[in-house]
Amino acid sequence: MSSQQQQQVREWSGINTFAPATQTKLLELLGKLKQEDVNSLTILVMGKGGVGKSSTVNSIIGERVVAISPFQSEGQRPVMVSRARAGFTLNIIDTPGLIEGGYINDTALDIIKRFLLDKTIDVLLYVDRLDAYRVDSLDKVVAKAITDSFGKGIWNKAIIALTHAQFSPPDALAYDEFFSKRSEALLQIIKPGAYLKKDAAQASAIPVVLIENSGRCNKNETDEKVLPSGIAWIPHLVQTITEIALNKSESIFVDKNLIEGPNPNQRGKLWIPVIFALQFLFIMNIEALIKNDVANEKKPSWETRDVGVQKETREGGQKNTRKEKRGAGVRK
Ligand SMILES: Nc1nc2c(ncn2[C@@H]2O[C@H](COP(=O)(O)OP(=O)(O)OP(=O)(O)O)[C@@H](O)[C@H]2O)c(=O)[nH]1
Repeated sequence: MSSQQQQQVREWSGINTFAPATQTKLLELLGKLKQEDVNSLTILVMGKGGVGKSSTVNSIIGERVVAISPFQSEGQRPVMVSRARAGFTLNIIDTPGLIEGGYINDTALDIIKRFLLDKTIDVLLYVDRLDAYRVDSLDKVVAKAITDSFGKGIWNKAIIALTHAQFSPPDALAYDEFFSKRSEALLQIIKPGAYLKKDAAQASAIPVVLIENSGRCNKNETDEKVLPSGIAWIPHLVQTITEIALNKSESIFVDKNLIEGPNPNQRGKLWIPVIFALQFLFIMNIEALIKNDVANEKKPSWETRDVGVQKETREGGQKNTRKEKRGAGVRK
């Protein structure tokens, strides 16, 4: 981001609305990023419609920066919200839901990709709800659309964020048990969509965090918003974002090739015809060399000798037969 753009970025004053304990933890995390020479971060928020993407953006920024609707919004466009604090800039990109009428909304996906041109994605926040009992093929399709757009590497930079985290599981099912079952089910369906092998360590490494965007979120004694587990979710989410941003994997730079070029996971396949052509030429060349070799082959002397002897024997034999025939005639 240029210094001119940075000057236009508004102060991240929403942090002041958080409980003092949360503010302290967030400023510590920003300090940690700056220590590692990370002065700005771009978080891409994606997921199906109505799962709480916009609400999550507002919760992180601490202001109502994007519109929220109880019904799936239509014709929505991506929005980037940027805020600066203590020399650090946070960019967070809210996107429209990726599913419409049971299918991937290709137009929305295309608009998102074009919006991201020349931007670098440091973290993907893949949002879904905690309070769902089953995963379906749509989850796989959404994961696949993300992978096909940005490449497999995006999952090294991903966090799965589950909203409605104050949800009470039915039938006295323990909260932790419900959470781990839901996370496992989602990871299992995301794996094929991300073209990861069943036992791929990459998928198990995708962290799953819980979020409660409701104004009625419980608070602890220091006024921090907490989950049923007692964890203050905003600092926990920002800490996970920091860990992902600082992990060894490269951030994803969205260039023209990524948007207009072939599926980034299929790029290697373009070489297949070239490799076939090279193999064909190689085989033709070897064949020609073998033929040449056979034609110019010098026979070893014993082979030539034997052939001569055989020839003589054969000719002698024929002569004899002729003589015999003639002789037989005389006798007659
Ligand atoms: N109780 C509760 N409600 C939530 C939470 N997150 C979102 N909601 C509600 O869910 C509805 C949809 O939220 P949005 O933030 O607009 O969802 P979205 O994913 O941005 O939706 P689209 O933009 O249509 O894709 C709204 O009524 C929110 O108030 C949450 O953590 N807890």
